Amino acid sequence: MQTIIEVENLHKTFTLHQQQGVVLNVLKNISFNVGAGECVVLNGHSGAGKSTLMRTLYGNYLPASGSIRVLHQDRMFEMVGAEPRQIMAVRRETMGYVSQFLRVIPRVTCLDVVMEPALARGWAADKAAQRARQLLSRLNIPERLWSLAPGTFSGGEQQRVNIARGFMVTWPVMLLDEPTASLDEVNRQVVLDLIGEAKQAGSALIGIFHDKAAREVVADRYIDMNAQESSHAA
Ligand SMILES: Nc1ncnc2c1ncn2[C@@H]1O[C@H](COP(=O)(O)OP(=O)(O)OP(=O)(O)O)[C@@H](O)[C@H]1O
Repeated sequence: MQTIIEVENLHKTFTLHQQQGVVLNVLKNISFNVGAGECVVLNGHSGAGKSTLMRTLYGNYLPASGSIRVLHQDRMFEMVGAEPRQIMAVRRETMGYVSQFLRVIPRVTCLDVVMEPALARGWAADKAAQRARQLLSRLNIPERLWSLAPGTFSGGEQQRVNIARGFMVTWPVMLLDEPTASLDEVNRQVVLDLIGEAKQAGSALIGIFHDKAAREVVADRYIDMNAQESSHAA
């Protein structure tokens, strides 16, 4: 199995400047690899650092030390310390992030929101529209909503638009932050099917799933984040 992402000795601290400079050691010495077609699930209690790890992998947080290397443009690319434009290229071509929340952009239609990751990669508009329609149908977003901006959609509709967008293209690495949270049974199953298809297509998936049944369907392996117990230092 080809390794798609390699994480080595990752440390992340938060310094609370407004609170006597308390330092939270949230990620300590995290190391793991994920291969093509594999889904690794982050396990750990609330506050163990799961979301922090996801945000660090996506380049939102700079770790104190360690390495995050992803297979990008046929070579292992070091994300830690990379320039913002390189991180943007990784996000466009290599690493997708699906959370339960849609970042709504005023006046951009639902169909355009979903198509955007494919257009950014140079897909023809008709091919992108076809895939977007198929995903929106599978996720039970009524066709009458497709030409409207999702700002006024219900929470569940926005979540499903975000999932359609996330699964629009095959990402070499996919970060899934509670993608099935608060979905009904039918749509939850659609998301589990989409995750299965991404694995089949060779994506390396890293996920957070509070839903135990979903976790058990998708996980090939677990990473125990409880060993991470936050320590505090003044
Ligand atoms: N931006 C931040 N600044 C300071 N501390 C933070 C920040 N983000 C997270 N933390 C702290 O890091 C720890 C881990 O938080 P994180 O959100 O990663 O946990 P989690 O495992 O995802 O929890 P949950 O399952 O509740 O979502 C918590 O103690 C939290 O207070």
